Amino acid sequence: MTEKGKVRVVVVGANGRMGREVVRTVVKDPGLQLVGAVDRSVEKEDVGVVLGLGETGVYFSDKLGETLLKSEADVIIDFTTPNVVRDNIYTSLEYGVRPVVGTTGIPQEDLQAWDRILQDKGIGGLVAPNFAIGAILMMKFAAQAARYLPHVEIIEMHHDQKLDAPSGTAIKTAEMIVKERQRMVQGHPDEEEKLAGARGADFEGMKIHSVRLPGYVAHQEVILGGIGQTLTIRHDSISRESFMPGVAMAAKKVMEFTGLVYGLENLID
Ligand SMILES: NC(=O)C1=CN([C@@H]2O[C@H](COP(=O)(O)OP(=O)(O)OC[C@H]3O[C@@H](n4cnc5c(N)ncnc54)[C@H](O)[C@@H]3O)[C@@H](O)[C@H]2O)C=CC1
Ligand SMILES: O=C(O)C1=N[C@H](C(=O)O)C[C@H](O)C1
Repeated sequence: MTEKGKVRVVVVGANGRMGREVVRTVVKDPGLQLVGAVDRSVEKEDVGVVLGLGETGVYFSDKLGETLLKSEADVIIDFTTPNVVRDNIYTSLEYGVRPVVGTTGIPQEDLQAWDRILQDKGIGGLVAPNFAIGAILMMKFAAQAARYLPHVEIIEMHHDQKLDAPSGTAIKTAEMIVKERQRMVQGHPDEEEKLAGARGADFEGMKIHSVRLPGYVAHQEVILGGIGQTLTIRHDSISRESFMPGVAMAAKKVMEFTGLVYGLENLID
């Protein structure tokens, strides 16, 4: 049964590190209603019971299409893996359900294709590589600073179970920075890597370094260098709760626009 005035949400990847946090958030939020939970790792159990929230009447399923059909969802919130998110989005679009996507590692061509479909259907969708407000500010400050200090390196640090590198946040940061500075060569033009990868990944002349260690959640430093000085802008997510206000806001705001928005900063400006 759906409750009037609430956005009806299906969480995809609902038994993952992020998905479980999202389920807790949706269940608590008076503007949202949990109507489905999809994950391949758990079968037909009450999602609330599995998460220690008490009975919710919503049962885990591994079939997204079937869940969307039964639940009459407004929105899916997807935190799965880079190799399955694409199929999930196409399934949600097929059923006319708005995607709110936190899963990273999505190529730009997919974003453009989804935007066209969302425009045709007259509904909204959001892909946000990072939902933490502090991370959004870190990216914006870094882009602003790069206008004056264009030599930039990005170091991102994550838990060692992360599948994609560099992180979606690091790529988004680099994309925002290159809008503010010219393509340029950084470091010595004749520099040589004595061990492959020593200088990190290259994004239009900017280097990105990925650290994976137990103990980390999600962290990033953007280091900008100038003559006789460096500026370091750092953000730390010390728990996955940091992402939740952004996720809840996105699930509501996605009801209000048409087409694909890429980046949470575009919903809060
Ligand atoms: N945008 C943001 O603010 C954030 C994004 N992320 C991203 O979210 C994604 C998920 O991260 P975690 O929760 O740490 O990963 P995780 O591995 O803990 O969770 C992924 C879940 O997806 C499920 N899954 C995999 N394939 C599936 C399928 N075909 N159908 C249904 N469920 C499936 C898995 O069983 C697992 O429970 C990653 O891409 C990560 O980079 C993570 C944190 C914040
Ligand atoms: O996998 C994670 O944990 C995170 N992934 C996102 C990313 O790739 O940027 C967001 C955050 O950094 C946590």
